[in-house]
Amino acid sequence: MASSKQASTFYMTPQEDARIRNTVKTRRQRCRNLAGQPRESKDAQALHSTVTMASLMADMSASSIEDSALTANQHRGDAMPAFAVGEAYPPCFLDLDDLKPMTLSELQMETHHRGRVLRLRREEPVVTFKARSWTVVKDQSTGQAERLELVLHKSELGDELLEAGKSYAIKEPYFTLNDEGEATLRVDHPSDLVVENESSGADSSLTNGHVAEAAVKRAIALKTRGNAALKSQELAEAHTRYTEGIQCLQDSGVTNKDIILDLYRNRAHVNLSLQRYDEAKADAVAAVSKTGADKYTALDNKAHFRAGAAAYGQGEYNEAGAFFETALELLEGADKDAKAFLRRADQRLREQETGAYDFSRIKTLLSAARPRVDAADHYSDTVIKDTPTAGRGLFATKDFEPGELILCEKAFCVVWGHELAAWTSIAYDVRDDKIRGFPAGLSKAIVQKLRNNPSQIPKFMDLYGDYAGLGRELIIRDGQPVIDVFQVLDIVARNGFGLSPAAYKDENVTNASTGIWIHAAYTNHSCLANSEKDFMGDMLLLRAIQPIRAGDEITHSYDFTPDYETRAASLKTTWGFKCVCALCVAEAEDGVEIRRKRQELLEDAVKFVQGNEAKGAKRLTIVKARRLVQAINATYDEKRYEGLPRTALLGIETWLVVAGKGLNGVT
Ligand SMILES: C[S@@+](CC[C@H](N)C(=O)[O-])C[C@H]1O[C@@H](n2cnc3c(N)ncnc32)[C@H](O)[C@@H]1O
Repeated sequence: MASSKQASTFYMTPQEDARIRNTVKTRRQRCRNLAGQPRESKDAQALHSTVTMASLMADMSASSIEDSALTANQHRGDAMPAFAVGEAYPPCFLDLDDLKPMTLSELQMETHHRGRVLRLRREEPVVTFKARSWTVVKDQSTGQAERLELVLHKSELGDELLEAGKSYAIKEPYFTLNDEGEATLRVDHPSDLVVENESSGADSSLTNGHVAEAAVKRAIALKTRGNAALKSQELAEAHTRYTEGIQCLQDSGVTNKDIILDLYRNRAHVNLSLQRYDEAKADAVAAVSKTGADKYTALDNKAHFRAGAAAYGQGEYNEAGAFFETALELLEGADKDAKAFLRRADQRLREQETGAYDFSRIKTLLSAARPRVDAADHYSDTVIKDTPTAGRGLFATKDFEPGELILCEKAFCVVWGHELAAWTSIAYDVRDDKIRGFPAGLSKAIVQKLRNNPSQIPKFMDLYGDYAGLGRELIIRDGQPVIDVFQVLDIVARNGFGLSPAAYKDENVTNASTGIWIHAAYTNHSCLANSEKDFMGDMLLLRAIQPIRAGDEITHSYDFTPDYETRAASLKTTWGFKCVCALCVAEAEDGVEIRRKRQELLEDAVKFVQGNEAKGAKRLTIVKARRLVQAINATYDEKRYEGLPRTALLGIETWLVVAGKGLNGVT
């Protein structure tokens, strides 16, 4: 991930660095030694005391960062959670019915129990931290208890996943050691944990007519409970009750009653509030009566409006416009909201097609409370194609002059430093033995967004990452999308960008603002980039800084560091490639000695610029600056650098231009 400079620098003492590596290595070695050994049964009472105490401590603590074996303390006192990456395993992609039940006593250490399922019950509180949550679960058949740890996830309805219910089915359970060396069931992929709500189901002793009657009665009661929950903003509870109502009617074969339309319409409303646009649209469409009878006119208007709002949330402005138009027609034009939204959808379509935005209006509407822009993406003058050496890249389909806007794109997902969702962790990658800052909060938000909007999975999972995971296919099992979380982490690492300069003041290394822009993510790096990115709210603006002709590849710079060694190392570590642009080739040919000399002179030039005011500078100071320019120039071979920028000169030359202006023509 590339970030704003100040936000990406984290400080770790050599001791902390060594402690994190050792903790992970020791755990991995112990896991290898224990692999395949039978699980040792645990004292349920002792587990109960531990989890109760831990949950009390977590509730009382001001910080949600767990003081675990891997937590890294920053020099400035900010604690950062840390975890190991690179030990990827695939999520289960079978339905529950295709898995064979097992018990806790069959668990083996350091084993993924492929093809098996554990059904367990939670009778204990959940201990919740930023990076993980854990609880104690019981096997009802044997009374045995075990620790269950979940890494990084919330439920699709916004609750902590472990708190979304009391009965879990754990698909293909993974039994391992945590960083403290305790044996635990560990869930990384949220679809591997299915929360099973107890449903009373249909009463089989009733005759068909009575079954339907009882189901309708129960559904009405569930709707009332859902409405009460909605009124008090308990969205997850409201969603659960409406879903139970729909399920109970479907199980009893009731399809033609008004109550089912009400339940779908109300659930569409809840889904809109939770930004679950896929289900919101499907619900709203299912809520349309399709009878044409007058008594449904107002309700059908509502359903169409909600379907339009969901399509708008998905960025499907044509479809949204069509829904709003129908909503308006149903009330013969007397619907102010539908009218306003129809206008908004039309404006979004114009932005999408022409790239004409009202930037000054957008700017005035932005604030820390509302940093996300209501605007469409415009990237129709670019296309994604294969490049000879850098995978896929972004290419121009028309000419651009310097300063011209190439594309505008709203973030697929962004977290701002001032939002709780923004937090950085330290990731120790066991594949290349490197420790990096990692936008864990962004990854968590992305997994949540993908679970809520499965239609977005293929385009996100098509982004570049080293780990292939499940690829870009959308797989639904037991009603949930299967998401390979390790694939998400890898994609975020290779495609995430910080919003530099830092967007809001209260931002530092532990909570840097970061995001993903899917189309712009295909833009490859060049140190001689022909475009530059800028941000307005969550919108990324890419502008030409060189003339670009139709068919040219568009590039921007991932790293502006002038020093060749530092830049090459950072491109390798953060992005995994060696840049072979003409500038890097020339600098590589210079050799170590010349590069070192130039770097020393550059540092002198930086000091000089910082220590001397350009405006009104004395003649002698200007002479000094010119000498520095000469010395830097002498490090550049005329022939090798023909047509290439001399980057070490940039600062001092700008200083000279400003100073020269004050000297009234003295050269
Ligand atoms: C944000 S993605 C860019 C799109 C990517 N090329 C793709 O195929 O999807 C970043 C990755 O692209 C590749 N890349 C970008 N610029 C490159 C360059 N100048 N040379 C080689 N690889 C590059 C690296 O693998 C890098 O991690």
